[in-house]
Amino acid sequence: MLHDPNRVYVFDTTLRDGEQVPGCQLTTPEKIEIAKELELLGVDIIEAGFPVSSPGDFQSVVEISKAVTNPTVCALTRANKGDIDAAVESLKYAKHPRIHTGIGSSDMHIKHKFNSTREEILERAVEAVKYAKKSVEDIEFYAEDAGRADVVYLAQMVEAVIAAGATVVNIPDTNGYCLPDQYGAKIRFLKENVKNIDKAIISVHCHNDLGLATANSIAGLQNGARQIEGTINGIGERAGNTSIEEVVMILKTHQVLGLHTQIDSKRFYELSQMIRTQMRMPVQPNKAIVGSNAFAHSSGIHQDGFLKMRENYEIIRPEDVGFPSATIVLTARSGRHALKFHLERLGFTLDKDELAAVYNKFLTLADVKLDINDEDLNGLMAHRLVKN
Ligand SMILES: CC(=O)SCCNC(=O)CCNC(=O)[C@H](O)C(C)(C)COP(=O)(O)OP(=O)(O)OC[C@H]1O[C@@H](n2cnc3c(N)ncnc32)[C@H](O)[C@@H]1OP(=O)(O)O
Ligand SMILES: CC(C)C(=O)C(=O)O
Repeated sequence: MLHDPNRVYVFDTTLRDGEQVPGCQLTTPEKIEIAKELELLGVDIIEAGFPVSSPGDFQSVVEISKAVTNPTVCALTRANKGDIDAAVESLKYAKHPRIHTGIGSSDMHIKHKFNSTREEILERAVEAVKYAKKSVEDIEFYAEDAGRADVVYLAQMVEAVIAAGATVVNIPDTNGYCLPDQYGAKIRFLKENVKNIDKAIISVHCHNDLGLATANSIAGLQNGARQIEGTINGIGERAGNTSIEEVVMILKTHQVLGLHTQIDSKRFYELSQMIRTQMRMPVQPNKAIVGSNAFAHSSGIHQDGFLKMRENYEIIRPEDVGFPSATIVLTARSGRHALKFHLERLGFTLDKDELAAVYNKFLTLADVKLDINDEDLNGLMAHRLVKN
């Protein structure tokens, strides 16, 4: 089915799972603006919303369908006709529409959410896929809470929905429960035991409740999944979803995995900033790839090593993710090499003794002032040394 077996499809759910986050709700024009940026980033699928949820969300899916050309536009539904009808209607302008329908697959959900049985839930899953397939060719099925589902039952469900017409089977770790080896083994089991699995793409949708969303997504890809679902900045329900920027940069950094996406990673930083601002959701400074400290070197030993050869302390080049530049931050944990670097940048050339003297004054100041800027450095140099 796939032309390139090593191609990983990127399914962005910033506008659906990300937008579920309290305080992150967006207007339709804001969603359109983000969808256009996602298209430029090169995502393969944009999950634009949950149309039955509200008139505003329905309209957003309609307008995003008109606004983008290349990506598939996907609408989420529960496994029922009303949700699917709303999704079909909202996707009528999409060049490449996809319906994402599904139902709980763990015994926990089957018993305590649906008060049902495995047999009945399997029937509802198949019915939903068949119903959606009457209107839209591309159907993704999600087996909610698959991370905690019995793998043999999950395999039956996956086989049945593929037979009913699902083109993508999503195996979500809805509660961020799995360890990477458990999740990888689950995907491997499906790959090896579902007899029609080659007729569909396996998708991974991992939550971050234990901080394992990215690790689990990679484990899924290593075991045969070829679509990864996530959001920019990792936003999403509770502790969030897999960060798309992390998965893409892992695949680029570890080429030995032999997997690739069509993402233009140079757009990550700008888009991350846009999502942060529009969705009113700060990015933690130490966030991998896009956090403000992701390329800030702040201790003397690291700064010295970085200045000698940046690869000593950088496995990703900031320009590869559109980050403005690496920085050498001067604090009381900095050493002479970092101080010299900044003084030379300001036009001061010092011999060893002069540098030692200025460094002592610098430390006294840095112990009381948390970070030292150019004005402070100029102050330290005033009346002491001749500028070049
Ligand atoms: C894993 C995910 O699905 S992630 C997506 C989660 N996103 C959202 O929930 C946001 C959009 N949701 C909404 O706007 C609303 O919850 C609606 C419109 C979908 C439903 O609202 P309501 O009809 O008031 O129902 P409410 O949300 O209180 O309860 C959910 C109902 O859907 C059922 N349900 C939940 N998931 C599914 C499913 N996949 N398939 C079929 N039914 C489902 C529940 O069992 C419950 O039904 P019940 O009333 O028979 O017990
Ligand atoms: C709708 C599904 C894919 C979901 O968000 C989840 O299971 O977390």
